[in-house]
Amino acid sequence: MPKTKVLVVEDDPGLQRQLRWTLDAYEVLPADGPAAALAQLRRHQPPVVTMDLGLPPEPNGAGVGLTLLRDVLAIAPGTKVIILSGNQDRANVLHAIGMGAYDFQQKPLDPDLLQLVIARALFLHGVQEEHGRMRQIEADSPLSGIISRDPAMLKLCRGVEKVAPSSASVMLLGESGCGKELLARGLHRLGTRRERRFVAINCAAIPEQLLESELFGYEKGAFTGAAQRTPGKIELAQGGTFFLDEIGDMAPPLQAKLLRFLQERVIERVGGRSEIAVDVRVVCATHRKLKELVEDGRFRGDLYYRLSEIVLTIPPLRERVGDAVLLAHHFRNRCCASERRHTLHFRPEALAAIEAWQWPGNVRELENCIRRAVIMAEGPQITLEDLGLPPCGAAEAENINLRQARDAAEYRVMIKALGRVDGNILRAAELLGVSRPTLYDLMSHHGIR
Ligand SMILES: Nc1ncnc2c1ncn2[C@@H]1O[C@H](COP(=O)(O)OP(=O)(O)OP(=O)(O)O)[C@@H](O)[C@H]1O
Repeated sequence: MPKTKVLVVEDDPGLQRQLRWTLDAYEVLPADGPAAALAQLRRHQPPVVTMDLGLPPEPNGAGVGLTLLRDVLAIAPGTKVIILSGNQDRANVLHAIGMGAYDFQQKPLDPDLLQLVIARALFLHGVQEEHGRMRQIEADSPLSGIISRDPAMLKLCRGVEKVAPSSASVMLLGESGCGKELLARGLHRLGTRRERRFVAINCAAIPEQLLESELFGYEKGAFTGAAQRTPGKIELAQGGTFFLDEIGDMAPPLQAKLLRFLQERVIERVGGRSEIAVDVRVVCATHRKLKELVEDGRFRGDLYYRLSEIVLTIPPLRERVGDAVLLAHHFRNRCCASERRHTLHFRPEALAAIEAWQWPGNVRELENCIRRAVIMAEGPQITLEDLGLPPCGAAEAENINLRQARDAAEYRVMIKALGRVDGNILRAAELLGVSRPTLYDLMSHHGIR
């Protein structure tokens, strides 16, 4: 297995040698100055660079080092640069971190600490690379816009692909902000009606008295203010897909009218006398427990069964392994582009907090949080304060049975690693710190193909 490359920029031959010993797990690319460093960077694209700021021809200043840092990040913005500084370099180190350096270590170096910082930098680099690949996949896929590496979500996406060409009615269940409308749009794009319109209406956002005319349309003079004949949303979706969001909030009288439409496939505008045939595919969604509403008599059972030939349940973000960080990178890139900011990087503790937060508002909450952070961030890095999240504590739910806890942790971390490297066994084994045969054994133990 080829070793991971680390570029070491150091003009002192003694220190250069010490770093080679310390970093013997990596292929060290030596450089004694900016020209050699940039040549190595272009040729080998190392994910991690360690560098001294005092480089020739100005070994006692930091100007050459800071210029090199700027050039490295301009050529390969994802590179994790670790500054190796002397005691009296504090101001320059802070300046370097502000410019986008990943971290710093003080000389004399502590080999264990340096190895740990490099391992963490490589991990982060791997996640960011994976995200880049995801963006490519996203651009190519018909379910574009749906970012996930979580096995349950990927299974759901396969379900959407299977159901889309059929004419079955689909009910999407899931908490608020978890992507119900996004999946409904995916269903439409993959279906046979993709050339026609996708029309959405949110039953919870429109007052009950207005919802009927919004759905079915109205004739001129049907009520005060009805100045002209207006088609409803169902009619506007003719030939396409009609998406009824928050169907669980629909009042009983309208439920009856909707049922009639689903049975007879005709609508009558408010104040109208004629029936209009409408051919649409109906997709519904709700964050409510619709079955319970049916049992309590608050939602019609006959309507429920008409609307839910296929039920797809979307897992909340907190249950998707690895997705929060993946999505955070995606939204960060999008916001940086729309806000015309250079790409910002997450501080490691910010990423840890994103992983640990429960995201009660799901993907929408995460999207808003990252957007706010991109706007608020003052330096080139997104900090914990920019995100407004609490630092992550170690307090996870306790599992008393050691074997079960170990098994569960093993499974979780393995899925995470495989997800982050797109199923590449070699790289997943590297991330996990085990050999490839060990990873195969573990996968077979947990029934992962
Ligand atoms: N897997 C995902 N990948 C990328 N973006 C996502 C994903 N899931 C959701 N989003 C984004 O999160 C936001 C909320 O998604 P969406 O509106 O589809 O959720 P919802 O479940 O319909 O919410 P509500 O129940 O409140 O209507 C949208 O901006 C959507 O683009």
